[in-house]
Amino acid sequence: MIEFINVDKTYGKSVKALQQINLKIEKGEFVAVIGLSGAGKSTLIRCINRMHDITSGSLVVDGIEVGELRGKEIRKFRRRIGMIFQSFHLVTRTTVFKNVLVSFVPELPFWRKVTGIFSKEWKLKALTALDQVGILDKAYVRVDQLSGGQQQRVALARTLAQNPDILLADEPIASLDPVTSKQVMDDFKRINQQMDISVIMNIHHVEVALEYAERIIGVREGQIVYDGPSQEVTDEILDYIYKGRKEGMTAEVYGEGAYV
Ligand SMILES: Nc1ncnc2c1ncn2[C@@H]1O[C@H](COP(=O)(O)OP(=O)(O)OP(=O)(O)O)[C@@H](O)[C@H]1O
Repeated sequence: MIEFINVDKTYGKSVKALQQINLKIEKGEFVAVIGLSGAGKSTLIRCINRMHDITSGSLVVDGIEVGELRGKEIRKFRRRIGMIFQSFHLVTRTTVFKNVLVSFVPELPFWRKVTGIFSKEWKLKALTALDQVGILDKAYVRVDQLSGGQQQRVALARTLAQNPDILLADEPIASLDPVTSKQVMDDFKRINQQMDISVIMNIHHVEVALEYAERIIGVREGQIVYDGPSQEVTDEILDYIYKGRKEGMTAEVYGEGAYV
């Protein structure tokens, strides 16, 4: 479980990116974080794996107080949390297979790191991960010969090979066309349901968020202004998340999950 308790994040002295965030995400949930550009979505996601430090409050992931981790502990903790970005962060001039194998390097004994020799077990893990995202047939193709969607699937396979409990995705389909986006979102859904991996995704495409995520978190100016099931998100709620509060609106108007 991921739990934010009264979390604030301030950049520098005055940029209040997150304010009084209280949030619980259970194992296996598929959550989409939506809101205007600059609302704090990336910051919210990146605090979970300690890419950003919170300024105050408490952030606990599966019983671990994230802010108290030091050095090696942070690296170990991050291995359980996969991160997918808009840009795929791959080594494009080498094969798909090698890109997935590289994810094991931090876990290898020193001599294997130096020699670059991977055991049969690691190779099998890498191939299994490629199979899980449907690109096993591309294992020996160079990454720069793949489409954007296929590259995102390689990134996903690389993360899956680590057996994560949580997948954080920061705008994973922002640079993909609608057809490819759907394939990648289908991968996320399958991984979430079949492997019971929690998915927390920051996404600009509201209609895609509503279709795939079971829970929507609406962020505005660093605060959670909606938290509830996707089926209950109405145009009014979206207006509220994206434009701001209208005079006279109350929690009743916005439904059960609303934080107003
Ligand atoms: N490293 C940083 N240093 C200073 N300010 C930052 C930093 N990262 C983000 N901010 C500021 O924090 C606020 C929240 O930014 P964040 O990137 O979390 O928003 P976002 O909702 O993810 O936006 P977008 O959809 O454009 O990615 C913004 O005002 C942004 O300018």
